[in-house]
Amino acid sequence: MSFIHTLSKAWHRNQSLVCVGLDPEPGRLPAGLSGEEGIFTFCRDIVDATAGLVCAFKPQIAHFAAQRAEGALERLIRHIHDRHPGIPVILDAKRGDIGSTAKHYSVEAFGRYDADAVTLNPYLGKDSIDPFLAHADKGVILLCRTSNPGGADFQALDCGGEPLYIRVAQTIARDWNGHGNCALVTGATWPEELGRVRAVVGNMPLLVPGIGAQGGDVAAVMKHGQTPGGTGLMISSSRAILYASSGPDFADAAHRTADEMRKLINSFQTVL
Ligand SMILES: O=c1ccn([C@@H]2O[C@H](COP(=O)(O)O)[C@@H](O)[C@H]2O)c(=O)[nH]1
Repeated sequence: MSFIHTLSKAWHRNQSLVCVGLDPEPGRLPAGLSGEEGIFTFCRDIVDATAGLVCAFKPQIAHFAAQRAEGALERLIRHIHDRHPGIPVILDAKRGDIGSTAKHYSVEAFGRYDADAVTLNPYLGKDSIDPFLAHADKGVILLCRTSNPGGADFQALDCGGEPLYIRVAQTIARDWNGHGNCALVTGATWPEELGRVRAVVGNMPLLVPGIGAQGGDVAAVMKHGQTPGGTGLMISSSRAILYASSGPDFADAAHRTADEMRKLINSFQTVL
């Protein structure tokens, strides 16, 4: 089943637009968990505690690679596929390079890690994304209007009367989405810009990081981002869920926090 189809089923089955980000920080793991095994155990327990409440999981590759824990990431994704088969995995890698190298990055994401979707930087243009787009069943999620304070440095530059991020959204929706497998990253911290993107991409899924630790506003995201069917969003939160408790009850606390976020989001839904 394709990423977009799996995502759509998860939205409805779990009644959830929540995406849990898996960003293990070595200094924040609960007592007794450390090293590659600790990272795996921590993330696995978070996954098992929240799988019934989410539409996707989003492991961030740097958090594993920096700790030489790529093996834990491989095991974690395998665990999600085995135990929670209806929940798609988005590998947050933000790759972007010339085609001959991008081909290897596509093997990394879809072969080595068996991710259902990957985040990519569109800055090098379509030929840098083609090796990913060729996997019609996989999701290709392109940076458009990122959540960070410096996101506007380039993304808001005037580009023929429109900001660059709108040109990015238009080009991807019109020219890159032949297989219907594209999605965009639009930060929760810029809800009005998110609404401008929604207006040009129709029902294309949007990955929306920035709720929780970055202070994004759920009501504003829902107002500007949901589709007429009340979905279309993967609203992502990492630290606020992962570190809801630093004690042995971390998984229960993650469950509670993810469920609160799910219910809050759903309270602003027009339809589901
Ligand atoms: O624009 C972007 C793109 C990606 N991210 C990633 O999402 C999470 C956010 O973590 P929080 O703890 O919920 O703030 C992290 O992995 C980022 O690399 C983003 O924040 N903004």
